[in-house]
Amino acid sequence: MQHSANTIFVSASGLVSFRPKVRNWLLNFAESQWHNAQLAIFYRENTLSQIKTQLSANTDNVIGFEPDWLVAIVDIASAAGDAIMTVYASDDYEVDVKTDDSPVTAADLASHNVIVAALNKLTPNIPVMSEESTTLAWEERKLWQSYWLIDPLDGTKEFIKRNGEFTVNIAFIHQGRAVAGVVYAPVLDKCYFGSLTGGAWLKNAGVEQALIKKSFENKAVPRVVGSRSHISPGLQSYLAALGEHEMKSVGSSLKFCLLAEGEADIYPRLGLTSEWDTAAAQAVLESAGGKVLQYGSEAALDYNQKSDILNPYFIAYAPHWE
Ligand SMILES: Nc1ncnc2c1ncn2[C@@H]1O[C@H](COP(=O)(O)O)[C@@H](OP(=O)(O)O)[C@H]1O
Ligand SMILES: [Mg+2]
Repeated sequence: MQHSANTIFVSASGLVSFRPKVRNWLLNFAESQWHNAQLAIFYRENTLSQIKTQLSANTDNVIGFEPDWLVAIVDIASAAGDAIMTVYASDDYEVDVKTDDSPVTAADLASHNVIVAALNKLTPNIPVMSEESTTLAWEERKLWQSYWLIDPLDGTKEFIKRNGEFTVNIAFIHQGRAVAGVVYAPVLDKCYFGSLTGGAWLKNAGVEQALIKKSFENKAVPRVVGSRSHISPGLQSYLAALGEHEMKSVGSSLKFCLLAEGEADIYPRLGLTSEWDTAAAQAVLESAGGKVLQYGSEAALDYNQKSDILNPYFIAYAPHWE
């Protein structure tokens, strides 16, 4: 830890590793000494209130996630994106239909293979659950404290339509919460990543920026995002109750990322999704200060709490949305 005139520098892992008493002293000291004091996490800045929110969201401040893994999963998502783009460029692939009627291509499977091999190498003792792996018994996975939850190609319909709105999703789940994740859109060259104790970032065409709530504007009319290819049955009545709004249709988990980036305000999903569709992007959005709540409840969307893999309906809110 170092300090200068108006900033304390402390690494994310350093902050988490302090005992609660010391950590609280540090936060109180920063707040009492300097108006708008900031703690710099690594080389990027988060506001003090953002750090406090993240810490209080993790009551024991143990998220089971090593900070070094964030860089590793960004690299893994990038390699998976390359595997997808090889299939995309060939423009000659078969589209199979899975038992649940959803499409799957060689790109989904190529991405799955790249990610599973790399995660097994990174963390040999942490299980991996993938949309493309055979179903794992609930009796086994309910015992997991931590695991990787991946959707190797989210937005397969968008991949087939060639509109670029598909993503590679890798999430780390700890005790039922999505605590870290990466969402990579290879055609758009955008990579969103974050962890609850570190913050969230966007790498856009190689240029990295922190996703910080204070830099976002509140718009007079709420900007809503919804699925491009799947109809949510209750969405129309939700939108009618919301009143005047702008609506934008976007494929895949990119909808959450637009909220994290400050480009949209609300994502109501009053239709079905599976846990791998949401985990990585929820981690990014919540790391940026946003939230994803089960519809009609104040409870966050959670993971691995029941035998079926379907999410309840939910509403995601941008960090700046009150
Ligand atoms: N009826 C349904 N049941 C379960 N998941 C569904 C579904 N309809 C859509 N989805 C999920 O929604 C994802 C696409 O999100 P969106 O509609 O927001 O673009 C799909 O991801 P995949 O493309 O990975 O299969 C699919 O898993
Ligand atoms: Mg998906």
